[in-house]
Amino acid sequence: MTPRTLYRKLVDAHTVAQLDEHNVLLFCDLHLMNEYTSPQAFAGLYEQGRTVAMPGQNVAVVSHIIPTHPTAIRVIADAPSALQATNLKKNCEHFGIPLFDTNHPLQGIEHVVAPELGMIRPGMVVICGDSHTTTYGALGALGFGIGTTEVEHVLATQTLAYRPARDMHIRVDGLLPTGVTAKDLVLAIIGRIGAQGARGFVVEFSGTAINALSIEARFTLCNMTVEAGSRGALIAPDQTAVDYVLAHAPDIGAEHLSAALAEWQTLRTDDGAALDVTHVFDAASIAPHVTWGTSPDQVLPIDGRVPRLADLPEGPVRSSAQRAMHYTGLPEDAAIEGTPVQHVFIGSCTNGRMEDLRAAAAVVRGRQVAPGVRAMVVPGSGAVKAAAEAEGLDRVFINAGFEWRKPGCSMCLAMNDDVLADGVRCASTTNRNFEGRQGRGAITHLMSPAMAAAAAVTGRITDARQLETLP
Ligand SMILES: CC(C)[C@H](C(=O)O)[C@@H](O)C(=O)O
Ligand code: SF4
Repeated sequence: MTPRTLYRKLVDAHTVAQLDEHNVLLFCDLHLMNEYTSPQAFAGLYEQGRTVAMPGQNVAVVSHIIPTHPTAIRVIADAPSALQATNLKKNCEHFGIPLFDTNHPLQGIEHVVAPELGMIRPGMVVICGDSHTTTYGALGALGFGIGTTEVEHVLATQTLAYRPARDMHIRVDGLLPTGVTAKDLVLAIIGRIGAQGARGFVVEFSGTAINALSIEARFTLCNMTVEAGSRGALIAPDQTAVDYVLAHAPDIGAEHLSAALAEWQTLRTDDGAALDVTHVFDAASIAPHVTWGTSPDQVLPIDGRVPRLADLPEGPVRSSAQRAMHYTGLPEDAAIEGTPVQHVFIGSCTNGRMEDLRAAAAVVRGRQVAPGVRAMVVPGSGAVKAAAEAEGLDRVFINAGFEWRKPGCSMCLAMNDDVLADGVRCASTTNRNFEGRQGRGAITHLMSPAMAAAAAVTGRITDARQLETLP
C-alpha cells in the first residue's frame, strides 16, 4: 500500500464519496456550534423544511457574546446578543442538540469545553463554524473551521463537501528552554513562515520538542497554527494523548478500549509518505516571543527590536509593517521589552486552560498588579474556573489586584462588553492582534500567560524569566 500521511489517513477514513476531481464528501464525527455562526444555518433548515441528520453528533456552546462579570446569574444585556443566545437555545431544543447555555456550570469557550469533556478522540473529524477548530489536532483529530452555509449542510447531512489540503510537516528538534512555552514556539513558527505561510496546507508537527509538550500546550500550538493560514494542524497521538483522552472520556467502555487503542496506534504518518513541504525548527534557540504589530507574524523575541523598514522587502510586507507601526505606535528599531501596557488579559481558547492559569499565577504570586494597569483573568470554561478555584489560583490573582471573571471568549475579540478603549495597550494571551480586535484603536501584544503576568506586575513588557518565583 502507498505510504500515507496521518492527514491523508484521516481524510480517507472519512470519505463517503469522491465528488469530483478535487472534492470529496467528508463525514464529520462531531460538529460544534456557537451562537454566532449558527443562526443563518438553522434559518436555512427551517426554510427548506429540513431536519438535523444526527443531533447527537452536534454540540452547541454559548461562547463569544457572553458577559464575564462575576454575577451569580449571567444576563446578556445587549439585545442582539441576547437574541442570538435565545435563538440558539430554541434551535437546540427544537432539533435535539445538546447545549451548554449561558448559565450552564460547564459553559465556556467551545474549544476548551469540547476536549475537557472528552468529546474529542484521536482519529475524529471535528468541524465548527470557527477558525480555531484546528485545536483538536493536539489529540490527533482533524479539526477545521467552516462557513455558515457549510454549517447548514453539516446539520442536514453530517457531511461536508471538502477539498483536501496539501501536507506540510513542521519538525521541532531539541527541547524548549525553561520559561519558553508552546505559545512562544507557535509565535516563532508564524514569525518565520508568515501569516500565510501554511495557506492551503494541513500541518503535522513532530520532533522531540513536540513529544515533550503536554496536551494543553499542544492545544495552544494547534490552535494558533491557523494564524499561519493553515487548514488544520495535527500531532500523531502518543501515550500523552491517550492518557489525556482516557482521563477525560471515562465512558469509553472496556469492551471498546482495546479496539480504540489499536486504531489510534495506526494514526501516524507512514515512513516514505510524500510531504509537500517540510520546515525544521530548533527549540533550544527559541526565546519568549511578543508581537509588535497587527498580524501574528509581526513578532519578536523579547530581546528583539521592531524591524527597520529599509530592511524589509519592498511591497506588501513593508507597507503592512509601516501601517502596523503607525497603529501600534512603535517606531522602527524600537525595543519591545519595556513597552508600557495599561491592560493585561489572560484567557481565550489559546491560553485559558489550567496550565496557563498556573503559569501566570506562578509569576503573580506574592506580587501586585502595577499601578495604572487593569488586569483580568477569564478562565476558558466553567470546569477550568472551578479547578483553578479549588487550587486557590483565584485568590492569587484577586489578592494581586486582578479581576477574576466567568468563562467566555471575552476580550479575545470583544464581542461582549469586555472592550478596550481607544489607544489602550494590552498584553494578551490571545491569538489575534488585528487592528481593533480588542476594541477600536486598542493595541494588542500577543504573548504567553507567564509573559502577560509579568507585564501585569511590572506594567511593561518584560521577560518573565527575569522575575524570580516568590514563595
Ligand atoms: C466568531 C468566529 C467566527 C471567529 C473565528 O472563526 O475564529 C472568532 O472565534 C475569532 O476568534 O475570530
Ligand atoms: S477565545 Fe477568541 S479565538 Fe477562541 S473562539 Fe473565542 S473569540 Fe475565537
